[in-house]
Amino acid sequence: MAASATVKIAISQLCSTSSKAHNLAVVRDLVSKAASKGCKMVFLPECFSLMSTSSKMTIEESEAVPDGDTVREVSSIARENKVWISGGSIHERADEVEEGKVWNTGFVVDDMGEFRGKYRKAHLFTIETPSVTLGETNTTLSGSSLTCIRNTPVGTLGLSICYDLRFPYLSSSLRYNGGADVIIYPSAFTVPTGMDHWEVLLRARAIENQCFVVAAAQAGRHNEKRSSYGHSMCVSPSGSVVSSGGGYSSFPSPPDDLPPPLKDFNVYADVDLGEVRKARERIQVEKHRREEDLGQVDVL
Ligand SMILES: O=C(O)CNC(=O)[C@H](CS)NC(=O)CCC(=O)C(=O)O
Repeated sequence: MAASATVKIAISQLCSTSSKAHNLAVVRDLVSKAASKGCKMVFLPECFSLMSTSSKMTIEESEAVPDGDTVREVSSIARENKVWISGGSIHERADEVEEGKVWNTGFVVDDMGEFRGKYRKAHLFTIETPSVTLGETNTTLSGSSLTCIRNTPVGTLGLSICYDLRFPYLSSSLRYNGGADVIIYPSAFTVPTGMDHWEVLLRARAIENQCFVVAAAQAGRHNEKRSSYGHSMCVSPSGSVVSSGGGYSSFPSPPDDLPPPLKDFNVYADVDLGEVRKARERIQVEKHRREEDLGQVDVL
């Protein structure tokens, strides 16, 4: 059995704006801080390079992955700082499939700046309530396959994005079909749904899959129309919150009373894959799974 070794990671909590240049400068600064503290990998949130203010902007600013400027810039940052980077997500141009549409795509680059793979968000978020209205399907296409990346500094990394968090069988595929040790949920959760569900869902995904869960989150007010919940988190395979970035904890009278944007910062955590092994030895759910779990139901 491999000796356990602790790897330091950074989870960047951002309040991204509609300026790519600004957002990428923030990322560059936070990655260099993380590297100087000995981190081997940095995790960025969903839409780290751009929180658009309109569907038009989302489409116009979309890029190729891996051949676009943002992946290129993140690769240079990774190479210069000798750290792996999980690029939570950016808008990937999907014109070849449907004119004027994008995918919401996460990617990973290694510490030499090499592109290691990508994942297109499968579940698209649409909500209409008195306090929040969002329609991701207006601009975005669903991805149609899942991705794990092997041999990262934190073992096998299972990729997913934000709203995917609500679909537990996706995370189970990452673990059982992909061998994930760590599952990521780069996010831009809304404040009210984050308050109700964020932590409990992240902890549930960690517990049921006996994986670390790493969730880099957008936090604060991005523009007049959009705020995110924050509370970036690393959860251990036994379900304890090992570190948390904080964020909004109350939602008085939305959205005008929200406090100003939180500053961009890193949350640090130690990932010891020995804990994955221990959690799996202690409660042997892999062995106890049954075909019926995802099978037919007698409805009587
Ligand atoms: O594409 C962009 O510009 C940014 N994307 C997002 O912010 C996405 C889709 S609108 N947000 C979520 O999935 C929030 C999910 C959520 O809040 C929940 O599940 O409760």
